[in-house]
Amino acid sequence: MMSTLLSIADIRKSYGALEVLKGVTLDVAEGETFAIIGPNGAGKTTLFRVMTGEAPCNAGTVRYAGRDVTRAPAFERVRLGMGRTFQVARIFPDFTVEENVIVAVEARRSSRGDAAAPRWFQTRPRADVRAEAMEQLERVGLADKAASDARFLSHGDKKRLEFAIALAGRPKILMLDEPTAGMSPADRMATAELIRRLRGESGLTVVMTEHDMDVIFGLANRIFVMNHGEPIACGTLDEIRANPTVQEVYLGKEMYGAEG
Ligand SMILES: Nc1ncnc2c1ncn2[C@@H]1O[C@H](COP(=O)(O)OP(=O)(O)OP(=O)(O)O)[C@@H](O)[C@H]1O
Repeated sequence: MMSTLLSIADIRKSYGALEVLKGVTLDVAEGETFAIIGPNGAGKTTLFRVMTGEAPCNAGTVRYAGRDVTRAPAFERVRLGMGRTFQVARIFPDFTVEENVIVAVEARRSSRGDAAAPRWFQTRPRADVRAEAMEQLERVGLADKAASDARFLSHGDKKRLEFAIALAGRPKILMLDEPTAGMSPADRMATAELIRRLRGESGLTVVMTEHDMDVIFGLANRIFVMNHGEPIACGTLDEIRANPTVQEVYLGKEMYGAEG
């Protein structure tokens, strides 16, 4: 049996009088791709931010790799192996593609107390740091654009760069918040393909929120459905499709239309 890598129990979160998460519990097993879906406003992004440490919860616990990280800040969770991408890519637009990844490699090395961390008097990255950055760019298919300024990349390529930056942290788990948001259908499929390949290469665990059902159905091992801050179903693709409560929530929506 696969072991649990990330688990949350009875998470509650309110913004003022608005209760956005009303007791959410879930477990993510090592190596699986776990998708969180639900209608607009269901609380997916809020749940995601509680898992990554960007938003504190009012009650409940978050456990990652056997530790209670409920009160650990986001940078600490990154240090423990949680990689992350955002709905709008967070990159340094005026740096080159390669420099963006070099910064991430150096950040990982210094945060883990690696002897090869950069010193203040170094103005150029070390050769091994550059080599590592190029390796990540090759993995995501951006090596040929290493010298371009990041701001000139297409939307799909910015997402690739964000993946390279996240991978530079050598994560055990990749947390992807709507990885195909705002993309053309071609970029969406390319991004889904990239996620499939990356997880296959390194056995990465993936947790994602996503609106595109084709992307989810093509990637997820298990799907967690929420509505109004509460879980309504969790299971395999077939189980979710056959679930009457899920059908009710998605009645007439894209969930079935996307599959024809
Ligand atoms: N920082 C905040 N302050 C106040 N209310 C918030 C905040 N963030 C989210 N909300 C509210 O919490 C509810 C859930 O929002 P959330 O973004 O988590 O839903 P979602 O399922 O991710 O939605 P979408 O699919 O539209 O991205 C919404 O009613 C939203 O308005």
